[in-house]
Amino acid sequence: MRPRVLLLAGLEPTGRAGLLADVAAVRARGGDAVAVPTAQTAQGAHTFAVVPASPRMLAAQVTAAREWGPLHAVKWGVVPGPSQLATAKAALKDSDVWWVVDPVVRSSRGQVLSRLTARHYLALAGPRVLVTPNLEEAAWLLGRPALGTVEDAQEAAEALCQRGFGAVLVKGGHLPEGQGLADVLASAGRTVVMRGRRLKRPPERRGTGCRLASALAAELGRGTGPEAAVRAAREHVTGYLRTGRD
Ligand SMILES: Cc1ncc(CO)c(N)n1
Repeated sequence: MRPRVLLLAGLEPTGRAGLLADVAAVRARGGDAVAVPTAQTAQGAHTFAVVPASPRMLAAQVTAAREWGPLHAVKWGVVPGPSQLATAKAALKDSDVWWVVDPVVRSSRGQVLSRLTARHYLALAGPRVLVTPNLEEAAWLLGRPALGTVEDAQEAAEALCQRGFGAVLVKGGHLPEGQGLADVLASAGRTVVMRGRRLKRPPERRGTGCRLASALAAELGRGTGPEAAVRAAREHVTGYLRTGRD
């Protein structure tokens, strides 16, 4: 089965991050991508700009894609503001597939990509929604101080589960040296700590969060359960970090 995955994400023309990285990851996992840009972005060494997509076009693109066949999963990347969020939600309101929500508000270099608040993301919670915050985003979603240990990550993942997400993956890629590396997956009544090794990466290999969430959506769309889907998506990202290819 080829999962058909809707990607709602910002377009970054070089494909290091954002929509083009998402498309590459979904295709590499054997899925078909439906790529709807929520914003145009320019992210260079000295240049940065974001222009949100027109909500009407966003709704039309999602609706048109659904007219040609079912979606098996949805990945939410950058959503620049409340109007794009409300429009995309409305265009998907009768869809019951898994949503993977990557609550990315800043680029890895710290530039602001979205005006959404933690409250907006918490309002996306549901039993078939898997949210993938990094440590900083998890603390932000919960209104807590910075998370610095695997135990903090575990506690945050469980607290976000309590807020109504079907599953929560807190990505520990930025845990301090000496903490080891671990991602934590919490879902109904079960928390799994997935340890990993720190990989050296050339600076141009960005978009790991985008690729993880998109590979995860492809796996969930194929019917894989959350834990196996997360393991497959982590392998995808490891391969990307090692080789620079999806
Ligand atoms: C469009 C886009 N999405 C996500 C990220 C996060 O890396 C980024 N820098 N740009």
